[in-house]
Amino acid sequence: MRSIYRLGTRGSPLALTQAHMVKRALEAAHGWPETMVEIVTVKTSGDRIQDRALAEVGGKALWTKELDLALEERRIDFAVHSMKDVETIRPEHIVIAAMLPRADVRDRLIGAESIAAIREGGKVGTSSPRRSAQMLRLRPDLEIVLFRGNVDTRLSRLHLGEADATLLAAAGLDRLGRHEIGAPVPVETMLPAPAQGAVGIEARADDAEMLGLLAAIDDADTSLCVRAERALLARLGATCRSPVAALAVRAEGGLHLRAQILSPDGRESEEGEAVIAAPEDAAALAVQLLERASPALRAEFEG
Ligand SMILES: NCc1[nH]cc(CCC(=O)O)c1CC(=O)O
Repeated sequence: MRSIYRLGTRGSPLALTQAHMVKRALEAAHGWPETMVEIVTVKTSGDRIQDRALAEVGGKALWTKELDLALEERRIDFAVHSMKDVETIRPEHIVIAAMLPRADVRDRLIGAESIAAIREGGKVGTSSPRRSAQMLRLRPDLEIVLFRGNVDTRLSRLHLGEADATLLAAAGLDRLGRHEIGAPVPVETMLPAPAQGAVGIEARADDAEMLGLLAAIDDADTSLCVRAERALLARLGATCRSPVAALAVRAEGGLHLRAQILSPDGRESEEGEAVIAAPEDAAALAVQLLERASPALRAEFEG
């Protein structure tokens, strides 16, 4: 038992909100006073780069590298992440110890009532290869413009007319209290990113005490579903530039998993679904999609 547990997080408003959710969950589970968990913010390379697509500058490790190092150097005891931003291959000494109950997994469309309602030839602001490929598949007439930054930045860019619409994860908007913003896009129309809506907590693999404390706040269904989506992503050999969508939900017999891979321009797409008994079985659906994909689409992943 330590006298204080240090929670590492990025400093963005969403990251801090999620960190406080985890802090409160631990306090409730263990009857801790507010002083027991100290929130330590760590600046990541991703936070410093605002003008280019993440895909261009080196991918998801941008969000985790500094927190991984803080864990390793014992400056923090555990780290809180949006699971969507955590790469599938993690350092050996770090384990995903728990996940909070998943929030709304959908994207919300801001600037138009629905995808069909965006004006002919309109602009959609996003920096997500998945959202841009899915959008172009549904509406080849649209133009994608690079959009990054927090919710308020994006909204002001919409108001300035830089785009007609943008897409953001419902989970992030809701956690920031922006329940009124945007129209939810059904998952049947746009399958979300693997792990969207899930908050995960990582700790050192050798820190048995911390792992035990975190296990108490793990939502088993969320962990199972997100592990399946990540297993699919890992088997695809996808990078953060690869347009991939996946969603697992609990179903009779295990998990119902849906997945989609696309070419960046949205012209090619393979979709599939499977009922699987365990998260590792998700890899089989990845193999199926790759086998059905054209050589060009397959090369997006194995290249
Ligand atoms: N890539 C950034 C990111 N990582 C997690 C979320 C939202 C929260 C979540 O999906 O859990 C967002 C913003 C967005 O995609 O709108």
